[in-house]
Amino acid sequence: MPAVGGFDKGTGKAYPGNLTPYVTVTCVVAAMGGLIFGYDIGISGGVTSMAPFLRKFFPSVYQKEALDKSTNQYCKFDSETLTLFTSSLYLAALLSSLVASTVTRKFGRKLSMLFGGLLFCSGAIINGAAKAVWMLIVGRILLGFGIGFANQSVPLYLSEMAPYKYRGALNIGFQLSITIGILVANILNYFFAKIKGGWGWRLSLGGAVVPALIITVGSLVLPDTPNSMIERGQHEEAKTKLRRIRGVDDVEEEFNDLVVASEASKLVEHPWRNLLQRKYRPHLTMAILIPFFQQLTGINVIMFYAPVLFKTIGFADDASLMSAVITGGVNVLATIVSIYGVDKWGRRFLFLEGGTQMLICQVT
Ligand SMILES: OC[C@H]1O[C@](O)(CO)[C@@H](O)[C@@H]1O
Repeated sequence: MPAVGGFDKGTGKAYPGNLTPYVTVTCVVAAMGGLIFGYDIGISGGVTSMAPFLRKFFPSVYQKEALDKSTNQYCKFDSETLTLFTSSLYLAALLSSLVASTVTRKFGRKLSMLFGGLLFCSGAIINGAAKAVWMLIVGRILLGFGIGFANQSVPLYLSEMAPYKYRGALNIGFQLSITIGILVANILNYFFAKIKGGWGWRLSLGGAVVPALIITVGSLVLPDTPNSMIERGQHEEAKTKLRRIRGVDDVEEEFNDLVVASEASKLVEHPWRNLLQRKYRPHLTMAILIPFFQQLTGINVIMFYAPVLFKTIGFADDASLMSAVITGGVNVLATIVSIYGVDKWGRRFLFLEGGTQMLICQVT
């Protein structure tokens, strides 16, 4: 698959290493990190379009919905608390990612993943057992805090654990699992909405506990990465770990390079000021603007609110949940196509193609 072949593009070296059980478990845990992020993005829209959920927590929205049967649903979902339930996830994630980067660097990736897992578990349980709106919002905020920690630590953990030749593939796998998480959430909402007693929303919201438990247990049993150990001065332990993770004895070259890189990064006195130097400007611009515009396309309006959006244009409950499944399916497919094409056609082509397609769709 992707970019990296068997080489570190920076040094041109090919370090030996296999897909050991350690690495495989790492992939599973990392996949759960992406899955739960996607799941939390995709689950709330479907839940807020379920009548029993609205009747219980947002009776005024439900009243507007139930009384006015015209196809024009516009403004019926106009409730700040309802919107807060959905968007508190991202707001909390934004705040916690600021703390999470320091925790990940100073105390290791494992601890950060463990925090993420525990926050996910408590958020999912509180949401699934919710009896009042405050529980919904507190649960969502905890999930958001979990995302902040997991999204910092999991991709980093993954790239540090992966053997060089699998690094790119595994990293892209994180984004793929985000999209799979969104799709799974949409599919579960579709089926849980059919549960007769009207408590299907509890399963939808509480379902996040499954990947959350896997991350929590995974972060307890998995080792810290050699990079992180070296960063914290544990050189001998790091070398022994590296041998076990790579499944080969000959790790000298990779180990030495890791130490050199760690020493070099410690010598950097003003990392933030350096970043502003002229020579780094193109990198900095790309690093900020690409994710900024990727999010500014409004993709998460669709991912968060797809079922509600479809409802407001007149779709019935079932059809709007199914439409969200289709949207989620297309998202997964497009991600698979780009994983396939990222080396074949190049990044530039994908950017141009994606941008043009989005422009055309937004205008029409
Ligand atoms: O696939 C779309 C999803 O991917 C992300 O952009 C994360 O990289 C999410 O914000 C979005 O919901």
